[in-house]
Amino acid sequence: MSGALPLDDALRSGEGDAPVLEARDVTKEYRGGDGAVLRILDGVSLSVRRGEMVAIVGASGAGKSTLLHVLGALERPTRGDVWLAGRSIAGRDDETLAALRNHAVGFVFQFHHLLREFSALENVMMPLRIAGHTPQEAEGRAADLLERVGLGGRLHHRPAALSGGEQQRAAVARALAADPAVLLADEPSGNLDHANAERLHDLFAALARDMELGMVVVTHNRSLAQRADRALLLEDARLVDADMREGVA
Ligand SMILES: Nc1ncnc2c1ncn2[C@@H]1O[C@H](COP(=O)(O)OP(=O)(O)OP(=O)(O)O)[C@@H](O)[C@H]1O
Repeated sequence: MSGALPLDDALRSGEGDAPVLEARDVTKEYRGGDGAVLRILDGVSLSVRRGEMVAIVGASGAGKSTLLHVLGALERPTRGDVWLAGRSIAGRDDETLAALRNHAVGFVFQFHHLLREFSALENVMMPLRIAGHTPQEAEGRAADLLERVGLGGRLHHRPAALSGGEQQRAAVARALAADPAVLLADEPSGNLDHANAERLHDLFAALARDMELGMVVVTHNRSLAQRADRALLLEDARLVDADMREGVA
């Protein structure tokens, strides 16, 4: 399925110290309704290694989601480049970009976007079936992933029969189905109560470490940002180190 765009061997096997995600001098501009250019990102560079969780914080409207979309090749930068799992996205056609994205990146959003008429297991199996795995392979891997996120006892529940925290953890399992090198999350705990948010944050920290994912998490949640290896503040279209100590920022 992904034969056209295999990950670099060293990256797949976790060898070497190469970053799994890099933004190189990325600028992103939109044209406003009046024709004026809005520069949302201005020469942003970022490098994320396997096993590393990076938090992005910043005011509403600062461009955090835009940055995440560019990092995950959902949007193209106006200038600069993004490297995903050892591949530059520059000059790729839409189809190749989609293949790279499907192969290398898992996304988690604030709302789970699970399909409500399917069970947790079927939701996680879906990307695997689309990627060409047999039903047996897909079911085995999906069950393992749901077990990994603490939902081994909820495989056959539909989303409506899961708590908000469980729904979000099922969405994490689905994001991991294609065995991505990079996990990107946009306000993943923004819709959860404190206890479920903390459980999700524990899971993220464990996944980054155990599955050697390069992780970027956009969050307003101080506890999640503090748990990251690095927190960066997006301000005035640039990334700067954020000080997430209590009472600061
Ligand atoms: N497709 C687009 N066309 C024009 N402007 C856009 C587009 N997408 C985003 N913007 C603008 O870019 C700016 C940054 O938006 P973005 O959603 O990235 O911010 P954010 O930091 O994620 O905000 P929030 O924390 O509220 O989710 C906003 O002013 C938004 O209106």
